[in-house]
Amino acid sequence: MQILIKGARVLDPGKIDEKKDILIKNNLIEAIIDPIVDPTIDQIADLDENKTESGINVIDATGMIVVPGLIDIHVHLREPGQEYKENIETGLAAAARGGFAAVCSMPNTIPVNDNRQVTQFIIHRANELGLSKVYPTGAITQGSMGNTLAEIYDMKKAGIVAVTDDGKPVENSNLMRRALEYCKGLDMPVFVHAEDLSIVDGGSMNEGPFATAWGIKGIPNAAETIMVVRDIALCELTGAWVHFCHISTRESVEAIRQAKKRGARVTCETAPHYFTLTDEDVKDYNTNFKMNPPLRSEEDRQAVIQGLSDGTIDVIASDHAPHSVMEKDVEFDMAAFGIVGLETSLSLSLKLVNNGVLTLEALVNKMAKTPAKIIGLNNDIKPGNLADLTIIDPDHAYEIDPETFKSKSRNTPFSGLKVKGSAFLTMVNGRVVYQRD
Ligand SMILES: NC(=O)N[C@@H](CC(=O)O)C(=O)O
Ligand SMILES: [Zn+2]
Ligand SMILES: [Zn+2]
Repeated sequence: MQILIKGARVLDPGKIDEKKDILIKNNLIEAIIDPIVDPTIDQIADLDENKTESGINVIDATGMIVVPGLIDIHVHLREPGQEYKENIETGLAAAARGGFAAVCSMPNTIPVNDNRQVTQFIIHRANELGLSKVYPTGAITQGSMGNTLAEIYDMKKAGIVAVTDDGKPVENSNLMRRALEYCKGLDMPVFVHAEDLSIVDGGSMNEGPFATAWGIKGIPNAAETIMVVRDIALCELTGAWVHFCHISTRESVEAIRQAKKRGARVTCETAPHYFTLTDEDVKDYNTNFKMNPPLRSEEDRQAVIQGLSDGTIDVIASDHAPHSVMEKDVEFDMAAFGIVGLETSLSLSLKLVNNGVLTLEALVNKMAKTPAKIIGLNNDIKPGNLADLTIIDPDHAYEIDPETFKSKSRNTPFSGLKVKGSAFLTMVNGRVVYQRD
């Protein structure tokens, strides 16, 4: 079977930005060709030297943009252990619908992915499903308890692409130093969940006038920034690769900007909610506005946007954190931290393009190309590469409706929001894993 994607703008930043047709054969990009005006089977068949395959499936992508398959490097799939929130199948279906050809799964499952058996299970299950791809991350410490290093080398051999104790910080600086030194030797990034738990002290939203007004205990910016600054210091001490997860404060953005200027090996991500919402939106005590780190002030939101536009923030990742009504339909301070994001991330991020903050090239870099580099992949659109592609419909205007989610969970603060632009089709290894109805 061959597939011809016809009539689209093909955009791979720095490589190609032209109206081209793409021919896909088996699981590979076979050819990128000048648009075929009249796609008769004969013309296309000429490209197929062996002429063994007969059927050609033509996808009309007129008015759309084909980009390298998007990759979300921060996703909680919840399997094993919390399948009532999400499982690998529903999480990957949500990824595919969101335009993501691949995701990195976070290790805070039950049991924690701190050994090769769990890693192998996740990879095996994902392969069995044949939806979007999974590149697991493994824990830094056993059980992500912060005491003893996990079997990092073993997990790397089994397929992890990074380590993280996401959900928790590594509180012990010396242990973090050893983890960084170890991972430097493996040439693997360490994903940092930057949070000083002692200063969080049970808070559940951003510390500031709104938390005070509404009687919710606050979490100061410093809870994040203290650990960002510590881990920049450890990064510069060890020369290891530190990647900061879900950056939310202006001070973190500035610290990372300065570290990069000094040549430190740091990268970072933010999530769509940090450039879309603020702590003021927590009004009504709606627990779908509760996540970790919390929504910050308008000044922080602006600093995150500035960081995205000047390149300080390398990646947009959703931090897809599904929770059921059991964890969310409770008092604000009792509710779990986290929101789903796979099925809203692209539309919310395209808003940055629609309002001129980012070029489309920059967005594709932050959602496809840089994520690929971080996890050691090459997703260039070129003949011979695996056909992992996302077709973006930039004009699709719609209202976000959690009832349409493929995810098992509905904990989004974006219900009812009107957005423009979404994934029209997601292709993985030459197979269509999602196509909009
Ligand atoms: N972001 C969140 O609010 N929650 C995440 C944990 C995490 O990403 O730190 C979760 O696993 O639910
Ligand atoms: Zn985290
Ligand atoms: Zn997370």
